[in-house]
Amino acid sequence: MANPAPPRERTDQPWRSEGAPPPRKMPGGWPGLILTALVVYLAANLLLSFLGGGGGPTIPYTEFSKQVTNGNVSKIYARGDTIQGELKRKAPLPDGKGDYTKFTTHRPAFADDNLWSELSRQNVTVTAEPVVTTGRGVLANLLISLAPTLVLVLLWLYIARRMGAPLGGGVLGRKPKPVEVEPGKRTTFDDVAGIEDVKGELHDIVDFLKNPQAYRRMGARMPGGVLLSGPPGTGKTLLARAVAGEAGVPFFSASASEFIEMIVGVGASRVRELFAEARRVAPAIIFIDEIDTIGQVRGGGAGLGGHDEREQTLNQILTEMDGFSGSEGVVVLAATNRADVLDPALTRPGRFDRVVQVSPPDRAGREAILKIHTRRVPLAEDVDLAQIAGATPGMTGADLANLVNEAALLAAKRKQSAVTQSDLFAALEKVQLGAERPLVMPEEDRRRTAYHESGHALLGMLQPGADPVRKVSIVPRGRALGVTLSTPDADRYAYPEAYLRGRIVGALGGMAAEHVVFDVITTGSESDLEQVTHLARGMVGRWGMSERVGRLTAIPNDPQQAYGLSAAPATLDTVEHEMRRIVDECYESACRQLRENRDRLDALARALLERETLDESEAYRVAGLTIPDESE
Ligand SMILES: Nc1ncnc2c1ncn2[C@@H]1O[C@H](COP(=O)(O)OP(=O)(O)OP(=O)(O)O)[C@@H](O)[C@H]1O
Ligand SMILES: [Zn+2]
Repeated sequence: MANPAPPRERTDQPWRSEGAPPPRKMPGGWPGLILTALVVYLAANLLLSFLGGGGGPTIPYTEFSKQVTNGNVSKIYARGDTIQGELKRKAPLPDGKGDYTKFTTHRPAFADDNLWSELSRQNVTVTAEPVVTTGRGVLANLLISLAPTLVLVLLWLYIARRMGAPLGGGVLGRKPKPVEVEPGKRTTFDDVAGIEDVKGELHDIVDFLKNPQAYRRMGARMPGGVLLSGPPGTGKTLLARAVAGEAGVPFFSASASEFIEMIVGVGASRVRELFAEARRVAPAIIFIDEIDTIGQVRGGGAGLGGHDEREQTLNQILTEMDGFSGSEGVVVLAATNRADVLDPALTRPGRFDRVVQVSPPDRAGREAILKIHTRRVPLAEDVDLAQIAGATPGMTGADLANLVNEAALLAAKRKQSAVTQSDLFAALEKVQLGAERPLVMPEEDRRRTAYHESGHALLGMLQPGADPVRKVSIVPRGRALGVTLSTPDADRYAYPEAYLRGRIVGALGGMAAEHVVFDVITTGSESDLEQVTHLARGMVGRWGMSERVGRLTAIPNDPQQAYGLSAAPATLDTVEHEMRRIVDECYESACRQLRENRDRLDALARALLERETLDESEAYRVAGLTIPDESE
């Protein structure tokens, strides 16, 4: 089953912004903030000095001295070298441009007069308060005393605005706005291809959003959240938008990384607003992209925004979702390409309790996606999209959209009237060369994967009494490729020993096929072996299926409850030995059956390389076997 998919990296995808405005980033970060604070501060000071400039005209110190000597000064206020004051009688300004009673002057540092004794001799009032002048009114004084607060408030306003901006709303006033979509341009399921099963899973959500009353009447609780999990570019965002489009409800979109800002508490409050607004206009969809940036297991590595902020934001999302009564009509869709690192708290019932795998498309899916993206592109007669689909295994929807765009650019540059097949192939070459990761799985790997999966499938079909094979695929799915075997549920069924052996043989089928056909062992069988080990350990240590270990619990089901059940070291040795014996026997059997049925194995692998996915009936037909009758 489980060849790990080649690691996929996030790449910057220019086509990502289709439809929705790209997330706005805070320009400048801290430097910008400090700069603005400075500007605000200076502006405030300027304002104050303007308002405070009413201390009368500034006069030369000599003029002031003259008035003092004349005994014409009634009161002054001094601070440092600046003196403000009021005359008893109006006096002409030295430059002759009118009269003045109030004035400001600056005492030169070198002034060598007996100013203070002279002033007191003349009974001039020296006040501790600035002289209240008509120019500097009550307002100015108020401003002076409030200046520090004012600066802080302005700064806060600024931060709030910035933090609020990416959502189209903010901490202050402005509400988060849904992405407006014109009715004609709505994204629908017709714009999504190659992931039909996923569309099916989302269909009842569309239904619910269209008609929440009907569900409410039945007392039905809808899932509050659906987690879309899959590699980048497989259309998760597109799907979320299509669900909103199909249901005709407002679509709120946010990227989790936008919540994480430097200031603790802002993310949580933005989440609160987002949900409040969505509830107000419900039914509605909230889409949270990159949920893994805040939804990683708590206590994990600290991100840029710091721990607390990430945790608070996540907690706020969880709280909001817990608050869903289930019939409000707000559905949260979240996307991640790292479902494996998510905090289990996220997937608890009532939260993101539905996880939908979004995989890269298979060959038929790729052709359908190419059709969608060439709808508005004039195509030449010779274009064969099926052929392009065949040449692009491993590419995602986003890769294919990019491919079509490149081909169109090429055709335009060559001044053609339509895009030709050779444009498409040239674009493919260009896209492949420019890509950081290999877009298309190397042929060698595909062949090995095809045999690996065929091995699982064929042995699954050959084991008497085994579960029928439902689907074989070499399209990467999550971290694995292909057919899935489930572990036995000992609580619900009693499984006979032969069945368990069959399961082990099937699980070893991938490795055995690679061994038989290529004579190599790859890392692709890790999770197969985990499953084999789990089964064998249960058979020997828990279910009494080994004569040598006997009918006792040598290995408790739950290692936490080992007390009173821990076996002697000698017994554990025997368990290990018996596990090996069983697995070795099964491996022998797997290899033997594959050699005996080599033609069937080859046929399956060929069909997989050609079609990438085989359903139940196709798989049995290709292998020349009949589907077991399930009613037995
Ligand atoms: N299944 C698909 N059908 C049609 N177009 C697709 C499909 N998948 C992806 N695309 C195209 O690729 C674009 C990008 O896809 P989208 O942003 O939805 O991917 P994603 O899975 O959300 O990726 P990421 O993880 O990078 O956010 C879409 O706008 C669309 O043009
Ligand atoms: Zn496998």
